[in-house]
Amino acid sequence: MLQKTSHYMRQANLIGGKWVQADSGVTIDVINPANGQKLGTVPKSGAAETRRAIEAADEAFQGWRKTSALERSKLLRKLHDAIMDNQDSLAELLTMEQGKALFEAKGEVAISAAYILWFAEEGRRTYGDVVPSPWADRRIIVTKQPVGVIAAITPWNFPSSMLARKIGPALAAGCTAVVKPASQTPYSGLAWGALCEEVGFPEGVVNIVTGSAGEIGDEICANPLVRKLTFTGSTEIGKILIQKCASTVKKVSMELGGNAPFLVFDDADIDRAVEGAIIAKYRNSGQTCVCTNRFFVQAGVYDTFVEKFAAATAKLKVGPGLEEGTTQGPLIDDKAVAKVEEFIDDAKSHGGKVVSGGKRHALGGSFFEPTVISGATPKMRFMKEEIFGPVAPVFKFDTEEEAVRLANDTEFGLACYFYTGDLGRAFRVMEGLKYGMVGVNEGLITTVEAPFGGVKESGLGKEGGHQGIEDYLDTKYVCIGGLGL
Ligand SMILES: NC(=O)C1=CN([C@@H]2O[C@H](COP(=O)(O)OP(=O)(O)OC[C@H]3O[C@@H](n4cnc5c(N)ncnc54)[C@H](O)[C@@H]3O)[C@@H](O)[C@H]2O)C=CC1
Ligand SMILES: O=C(O)[C@H](O)CS(=O)(=O)O
Repeated sequence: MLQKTSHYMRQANLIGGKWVQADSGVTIDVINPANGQKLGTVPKSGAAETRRAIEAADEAFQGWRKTSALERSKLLRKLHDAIMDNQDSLAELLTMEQGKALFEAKGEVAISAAYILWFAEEGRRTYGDVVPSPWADRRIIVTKQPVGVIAAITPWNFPSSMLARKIGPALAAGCTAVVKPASQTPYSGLAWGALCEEVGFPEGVVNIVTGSAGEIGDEICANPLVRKLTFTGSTEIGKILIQKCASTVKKVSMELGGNAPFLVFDDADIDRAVEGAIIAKYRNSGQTCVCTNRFFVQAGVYDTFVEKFAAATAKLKVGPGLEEGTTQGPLIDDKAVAKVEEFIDDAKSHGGKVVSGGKRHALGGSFFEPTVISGATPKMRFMKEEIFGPVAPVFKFDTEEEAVRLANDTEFGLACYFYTGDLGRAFRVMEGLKYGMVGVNEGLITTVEAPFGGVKESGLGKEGGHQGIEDYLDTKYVCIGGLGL
């Protein structure tokens, strides 16, 4: 059981300002991936609880929509301050349920607060238009209004920051929310409910339900009171949700899977490229949607890059996230470990060579050695499938055209990275890569000021940046006559 973090740990759902259990009384165990121990439980809620949460959000929306942007901004600023005042305990809670190294969890809590602060201000700039009327006796204005009740479904890999970049713009725009966190990592999301309650958000503005993903999701998609669904998770589930939202024509924003390429050209700064490769590959033990999935290195620097990258990989420290010095926490569960082993076996069967790591860590459980594989070929599963684990296949290429073609050979289009010292090449490659986000000589590019999101089957819409609030607003055209002008 958590000690320091118990103040914001909630083993209940938040519906209409009340902390409640599931109607059935059934609960789900929450497991610490570092040691397999039970941290606690959360309710196994379903359709009925979700319906009540949506109705509570709709009732709250009637008042919340009438607050001023400044009032909402002040409350969001208080939420930001409360998060930062409790950064350490919220980070511990996050590491205990998700496994990531504590320094990464602290960083996730910090960027979560930063998203809230960003949208506290963006909500005051949802400008409309006054349009020159074609009629002398009428006036035209265009206004932005909150879409209403939104639903947010979040993944286990970033249980705090994925929620922040959804409810931040939603609340700032004047919407109310029903949140379903991932069952593996519910406590970070539920803690947000406790924080919102503490800083004074009205009852029902934020509602959080945990439990049967399918039942909760079906109610969210079918209920006409929900006007927008924002989802972060796999492309497979995203496609199902898009289809189900069609029945009530909801707005949808989707942050889905990735298959990030990382290109290193002969003219790159190799040491800088290796530094970028480490963070782009092994952040959250490779469990991020923007982690590099495929390294493509030009022939002239291939051996040097592989040698340096493998040496840097071997220095990473695998261990429990709360342990001092840990850089690589455990994978989320045994299923994730088994999938990583399948990828490595497939690579070996196609002639790949393990040059660092390659097997379960001596710590056991879901700890895995960060792994570099040379001699990667397009026949390997890495080419098309998202690894979502600490495995780095390194492919070789000869020409710039070949590198861009290989990088684009995927149905995904979330993030990509490349290293070069040539400015012309930088523009040619940046413009040729079919991705929503590009890191040029950088391996970590996520920030609240920039629009995060993918193209193709990596998703729809943007989160963060000034673009991130648009999806929570309806544009209304008003024509005013009878003015006696
Ligand atoms: N583009 C992005 O920002 C991100 C993408 N992902 C992708 O998601 C995958 C791993 O994350 P997971 O959480 O395992 O993905 P997942 O898609 O299995 O689950 C994501 C969320 O959806 C919920 N869910 C699952 N089935 C559902 C259904 N039928 N109806 C409603 N909700 C449902 C889960 O409970 C969880 O809360 C990877 O493919 C990864 O790339 C994960 C995080 C961020
Ligand atoms: O869920 C994810 O993988 C995040 O979107 C990655 S990031 O926002 O922390 O870069």
